Amino acid sequence: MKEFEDDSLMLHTDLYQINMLKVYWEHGIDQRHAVFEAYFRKNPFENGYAIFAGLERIVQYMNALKFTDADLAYLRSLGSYDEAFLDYLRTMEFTLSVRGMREGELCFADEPLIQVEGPLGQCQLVETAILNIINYQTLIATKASRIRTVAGEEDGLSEFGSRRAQEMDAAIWGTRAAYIGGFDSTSNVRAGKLFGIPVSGTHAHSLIQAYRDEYEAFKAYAETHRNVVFLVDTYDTLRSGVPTAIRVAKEMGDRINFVGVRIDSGDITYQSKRIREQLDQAGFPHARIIASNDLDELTILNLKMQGAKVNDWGIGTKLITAFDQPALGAVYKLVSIEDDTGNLVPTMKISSNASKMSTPGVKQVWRITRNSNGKSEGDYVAFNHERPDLLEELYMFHPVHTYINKTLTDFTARPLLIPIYEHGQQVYELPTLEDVKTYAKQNIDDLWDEYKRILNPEAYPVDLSQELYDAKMTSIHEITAKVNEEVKAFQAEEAE
Ligand SMILES: Nc1ncnc2c1ncn2[C@@H]1O[C@H](COP(=O)(O)OP(=O)(O)OP(=O)(O)O)[C@@H](O)[C@H]1O
Ligand SMILES: O=P(O)(O)OC[C@H]1O[C@H](OP(=O)(O)OP(=O)(O)O)[C@H](O)[C@@H]1O
Ligand SMILES: O=C(O)c1cccnc1
Repeated sequence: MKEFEDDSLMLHTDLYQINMLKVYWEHGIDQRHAVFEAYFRKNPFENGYAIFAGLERIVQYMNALKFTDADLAYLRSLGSYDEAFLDYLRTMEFTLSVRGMREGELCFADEPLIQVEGPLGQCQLVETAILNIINYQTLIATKASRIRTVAGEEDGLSEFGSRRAQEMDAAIWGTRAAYIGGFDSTSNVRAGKLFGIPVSGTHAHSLIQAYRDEYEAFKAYAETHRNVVFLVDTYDTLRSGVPTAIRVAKEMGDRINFVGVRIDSGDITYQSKRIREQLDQAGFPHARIIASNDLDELTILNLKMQGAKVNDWGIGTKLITAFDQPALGAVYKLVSIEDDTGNLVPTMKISSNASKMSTPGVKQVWRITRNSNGKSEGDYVAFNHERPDLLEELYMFHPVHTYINKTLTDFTARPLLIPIYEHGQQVYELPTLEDVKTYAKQNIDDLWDEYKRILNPEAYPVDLSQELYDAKMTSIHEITAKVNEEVKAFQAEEAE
């Protein structure tokens, strides 16, 4: 790897962003006012919701935005940028305004999570990193939440995935996202240091292999630690591992806190039931049984259904890599752009694939809750200037099947996009990680159970305001008519 004098993230962007910036700059439209919004099109894991995560990293990234000398030297070496353009990059001051959801907010398909506003060229440059961050962290927080749903409130959940994560950044930020989504601790010590996540750990099979004797290994561990979990499946879990753990725990008595035993192979249900009996009979009814080995929410659900006696779950690969759905697929689309006369006009992308059609205009997402029970009734996506919170009555309808509708009276509308940056200045103070975690839990508690089941959840309503819906339909008709005109003119020209 080449050494540079800085570790700038400025070039953590796709080349095409810089190339578009060059076009805008040379044609004098780089300063045009633009608004982009990031959203995903399908809830991950077919879950009923997702948990928004990534804002802290976005703030870290935005606060460091600056083309460094090393960045410029590298761009110069590519040979496609002249000195005038490089000079323009050197002096670029970021003046973007950003609105976004709080971390730990529940979010759903087809609603903006982050909105970036400011000079067109700048908006373009930050797309890649913003998507990179939220696509991963939101995915992992959601996966963790699914695992928490099946584990229930009582079971302990520890994140074990660093060795299997897609590299170091993923391990660190993934475990933070997992913590937001409902995990209790991580095995990654650096994540503990950086974020204050509780760290926890047992030991590996190598400890027993190193001593070449289970008793010697357990004893040695117990003599050097106060809190002790023995890994009991190296040789023969029920005939050797657990009896040896019990023997050492009895010998050590009060000198250790015998937390429990971990199993990492074989039939977890069968073994955990037998282990529970052995521990209880030996006088350790409070000793815990920890299970690991390629677990995810479906395996845990099955194990629980079979009556497994597991108290804590250690989960690595399938959580940290979002094994069953490795990408969230969030996109970043231009929704408004200043025209030649200086007006900000809504813009959209149309497509024969309805899910790829964006919704034009600068928007706000409102979470609608019924006052009588505090439960979420759906999200209401409206133009920024609309104020559903001031209405006595709110008419909500499905954005495709418009005959599905309801009118609410006694409701609260809460805006989900809050100011993070105003003209380049950070105006949002990041909450502590504990607050984010608590916030996520509170949001999940406020959701009807029907949206929370991990299989075939009800579809949570994400509706458009009447005004937004009408504007979207008008835009589709106008764009289609314009394209048809152009095609006709082109065909006529060809025919001549
Ligand atoms: N009772 C059970 N019901 C359903 N799945 C289980 C049960 N017990 C364990 N599993 C899961 O089955 C998968 C395979 O377990 P298996 O027993 O083959 O692993 P193993 O023998 O330990 O293999 P390895 O040592 O290579 O990990 C794991 O994901 C494990 O979590
Ligand atoms: O199974 P995961 O959910 O990814 O959890 C992490 C795994 O890491 C450790 O195993 P190790 O690296 O020794 O590999 P092995 O157990 O597969 O042999 C641990 O014993 C878990 O099995
Ligand atoms: O502490 C453990 O038991 C642990 C940590 C990482 C991976 N597997 C297990």
